[in-house]
Amino acid sequence: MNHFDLPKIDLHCHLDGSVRPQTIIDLARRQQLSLPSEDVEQIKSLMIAPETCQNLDQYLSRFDLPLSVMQTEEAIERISFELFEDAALENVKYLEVRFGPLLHMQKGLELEQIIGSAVRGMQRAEQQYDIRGNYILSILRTMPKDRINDVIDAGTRYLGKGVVAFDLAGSERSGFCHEFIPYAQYARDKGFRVTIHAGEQGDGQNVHDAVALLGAERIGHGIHIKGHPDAYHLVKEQSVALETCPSSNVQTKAVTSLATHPVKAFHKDGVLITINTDNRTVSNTTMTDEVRKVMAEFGLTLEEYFEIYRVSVDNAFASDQVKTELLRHLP
Ligand SMILES: O=c1[nH]cnc2c1ncn2[C@H]1C[C@H](O)[C@@H](CO)O1
Ligand SMILES: [Zn+2]
Repeated sequence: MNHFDLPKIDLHCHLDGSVRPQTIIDLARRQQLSLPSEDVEQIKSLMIAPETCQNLDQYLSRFDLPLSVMQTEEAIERISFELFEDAALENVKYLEVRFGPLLHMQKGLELEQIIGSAVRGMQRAEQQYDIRGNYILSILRTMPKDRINDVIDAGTRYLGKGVVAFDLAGSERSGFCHEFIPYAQYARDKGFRVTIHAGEQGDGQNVHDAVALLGAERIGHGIHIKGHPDAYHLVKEQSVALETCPSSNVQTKAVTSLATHPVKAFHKDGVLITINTDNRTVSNTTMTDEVRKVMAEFGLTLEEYFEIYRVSVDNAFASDQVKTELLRHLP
């Protein structure tokens, strides 16, 4: 089967984890920043999370290098454009990219400039390629909370014009949702859709809480609903879609191996699952690779692949018009 040619949808992809290594080198030169190496293979190896990662926190240490060059409008616009370009060139038809605007303020950019630059890069790619997209604004759970509502306010200007949703990302502690109830409420009141990273490093209860307390319509990863009947049933009953990211889940030890990933079992049991990259560079992957790996490991038929594609369309935070366009790719 030619996985490259299949139409694909990626609903869970981080901007700062998907930067081309060569772009890091170019931008560092332009910004007169010194890098540990100017060799593209060296930079690549510094960005890819090693197979020997012990956990999610170690995986997250790979973002410092890309973030160091993502502190200007030009850099953010370029990286956004290139991510959409890379995805379009492997037949990704719709891509939702997320990033943490607060991580891009090291050199004085304002939140609106940061969000605007990402959106402009996406729109430039949409004009050039057969791809559509939207942005999700992520808040890092470990950061001070005093600027969360500022991110939501700045993003509100772009709602429906390139920005669609609110997310919580970063290191995952048990019970984290309780601290974020007013912020998720504020985002929902403003018109943001909600997806939350949960049940990746933490437990199934976090997934339950993300849905019940934060109003999550989708869950980033959600692996650990396995073994947590309450969370499992809630996700199933409320048709919450899981954004699974198989390669990333192996790297962060959310699963011990791809073979033990519950994605197929979930799908067979009627839990809504989607297949996504998480981080194209840090996880050294593409949508083609993720689809190929999952189909090969679990012997999925083309029909089953298109069932998953349809779940992605149904649960995308896209307009009805875009969803109609995406459904035209079904056989
Ligand atoms: O898989 C992930 N889980 C939790 N947080 C993540 C993951 N991948 C990336 N992040 C964090 C690190 C990035 O700097 C941030 C915003 O994209 O989101
Ligand atoms: Zn993620």
